[in-house]
Amino acid sequence: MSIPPLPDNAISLRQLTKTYKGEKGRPGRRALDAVDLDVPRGAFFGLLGPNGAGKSTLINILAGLVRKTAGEARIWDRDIVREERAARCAIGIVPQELNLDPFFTPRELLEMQAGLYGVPPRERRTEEILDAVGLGDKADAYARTLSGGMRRRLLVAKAMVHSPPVLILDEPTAGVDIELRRQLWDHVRELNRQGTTILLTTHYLEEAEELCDRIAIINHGRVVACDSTPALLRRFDNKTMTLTLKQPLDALPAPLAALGAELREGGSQIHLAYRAASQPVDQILEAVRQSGLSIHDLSTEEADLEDIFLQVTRADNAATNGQGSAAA
Ligand SMILES: Nc1ncnc2c1ncn2[C@@H]1O[C@H](COP(=O)(O)OP(=O)(O)OP(=O)(O)O)[C@@H](O)[C@H]1O
Repeated sequence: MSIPPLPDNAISLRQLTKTYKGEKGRPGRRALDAVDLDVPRGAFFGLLGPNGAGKSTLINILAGLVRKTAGEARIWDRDIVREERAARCAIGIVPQELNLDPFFTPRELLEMQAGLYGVPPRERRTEEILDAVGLGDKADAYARTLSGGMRRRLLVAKAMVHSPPVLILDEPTAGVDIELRRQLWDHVRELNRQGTTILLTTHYLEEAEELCDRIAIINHGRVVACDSTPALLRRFDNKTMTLTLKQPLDALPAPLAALGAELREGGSQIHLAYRAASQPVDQILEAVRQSGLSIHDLSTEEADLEDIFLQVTRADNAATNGQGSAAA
């Protein structure tokens, strides 16, 4: 038997649409609207979006918990409907909720999960997986005696028992303290290094910026940005400069006002947003020189994912509202 070639995309969505039925004659709710999305094999992929954007719906469709209305979804090149079992075996899902049976031990939970996926006893890696998530010494403790962080790691272990090539983490660090978040990320990064494709949803944007090599932003059920993380950050190319003055000013000098600067901190700071590609720093410094200011300190800051996320979703909200009023 020949081994099938590895797919280029671990997850591939085409025109994926979900409309939840409205109750008692109310109109339905479109949670996903013709989503096209590719998660390349081997990626550490971030799926971001404000509350209600459709992230859980997307993940629940992949998990087989929600039925799509239209379009196509493939996991590891298997259609989630026509090749449901193969598609399901290709993913492990770490859910949002800490839904563990408190009366089982980590060892028992992993063994049961392996049984559910039909992993034969001789191929099970229970000890190895528990060690990998730092729960080797808790293998026989009741789940209810584990801390929140340990339970979270146990859920990651549970998702890995059938060695899926794709791991989906849905808000895995909500409410987890910084130390445990670090541990969890070290482990997930290691899985990614070893070849597991990771799809992550998180509200912690600095976490996504640090971990993900590719990011998609969804809003109102549509993909509004999708790019490699550096390209996404570059695309926006927004910087801010803060000048701290030796003497506070009453009014902004004209050359700096012309660049859109603002006076802050009772006139002791000048704040300026600029695009490095179209407005070189020497132009700004020339305006400072012309203004005859004495500068105590100067700092610049790059736009981060948080800024970009807000820009992209606000622009999309404005466009959507505009369409709404045009149609009305
Ligand atoms: N079972 C359901 N029945 C009806 N509407 C639903 C159902 N589940 C979700 N929705 C609606 O679909 C939209 C998308 O919800 P979804 O939970 O997928 O968003 P999300 O991006 O995961 O949000 P959050 O970050 O808050 O979890 C929302 O408007 C939500 O109210």
